[in-house]
Amino acid sequence: MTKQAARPASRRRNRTLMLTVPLVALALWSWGIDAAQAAEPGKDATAAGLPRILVLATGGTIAGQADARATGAYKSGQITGEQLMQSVPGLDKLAKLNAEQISSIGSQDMNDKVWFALARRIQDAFDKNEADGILITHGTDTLEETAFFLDNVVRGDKPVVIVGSMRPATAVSADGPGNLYEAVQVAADPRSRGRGVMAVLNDKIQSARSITKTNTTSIETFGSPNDGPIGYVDTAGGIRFMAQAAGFKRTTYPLPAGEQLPRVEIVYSHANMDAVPIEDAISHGAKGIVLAGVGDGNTSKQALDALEAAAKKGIIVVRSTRVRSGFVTRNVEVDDDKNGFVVSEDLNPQKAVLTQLLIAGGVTAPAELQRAFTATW
Ligand SMILES: NC(=O)CC[C@H](N)C(=O)O
Repeated sequence: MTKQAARPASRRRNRTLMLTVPLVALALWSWGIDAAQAAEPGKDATAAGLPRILVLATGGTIAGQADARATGAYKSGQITGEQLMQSVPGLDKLAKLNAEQISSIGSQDMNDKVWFALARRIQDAFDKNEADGILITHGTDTLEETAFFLDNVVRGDKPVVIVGSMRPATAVSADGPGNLYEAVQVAADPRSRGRGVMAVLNDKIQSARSITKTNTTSIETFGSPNDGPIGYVDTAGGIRFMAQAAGFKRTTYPLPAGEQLPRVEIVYSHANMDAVPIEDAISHGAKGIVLAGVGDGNTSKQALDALEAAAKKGIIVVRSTRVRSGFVTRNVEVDDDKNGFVVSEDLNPQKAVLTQLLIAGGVTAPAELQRAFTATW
């Protein structure tokens, strides 16, 4: 969890980095000229001086390097946050950047340990007034989950922005540098305050609650299916927040003691579904089960019976959906009141799993849990 942790393990890897970083810088050079010219110095900075942005690097494709054989293969998390910042010309005109390495992983390996380290570092930086905004560099696979976790635990109204890229730093037309530039613009801008955790990729500013990855490889992957982006950003026009995007009512929960959240399993529903995955979750000690249901959070009769039995044992059951957009509504085809179930409203299963925070906080009564899910409207 320190800068040392990200240091290349061998000298050979060190040499690769030494060779690659200048190459990355060179590859970004032509883009940099445009960016530096488009950015009016001070345009997005406070009058009193440049805002202080703490950059917390976790890895991901944005810090990835291509396989030397140019097969399309690459490794996430090879470049440090500091090297990333240095490789994008013009950032120093937007903000005073200070980078720290929290982890160097592909976000498919994201875990409680990194989440807690991020949350604690951000809160500390805000409480001690060490930063005016936070920028987190992250892989895109679970970017939405980290964004939503932090949205639920970080207190204060200073901007927290999360950024990633779909192409590694060494790719032709890498999208990382542009995304980084725009993310710093947003993190450094006073108009970004009070909007919760935001993700900035591909010219769009999207809220942690709404954003989801919608395409496996395209750079146009992140969307907010229910409500769209809260704003747009580009190097020429700057930031435009949409007037109607007032932001969600945000509730923050205390970070639980220890380094682990309670076990909550996501169970995916489908045709011919039986009770086995639910029984498995129960036998492995799940404290909660999130159903990635069909349609409006539905599932088969056998699965439903198993969920009802789970709820009777005190396991929290949250009905979400495998469908990409829409809401899950109480008591439509399932009697949630009778069964003691909760519905996830607009939260997809991977976000509804943050029932973990509520369970850890001792919130276990279905009515109270339901209020936490609907509190945002
Ligand atoms: N484009 C990406 O960032 C995906 C790479 C990797 N799987 C990650 O999430 O970190």
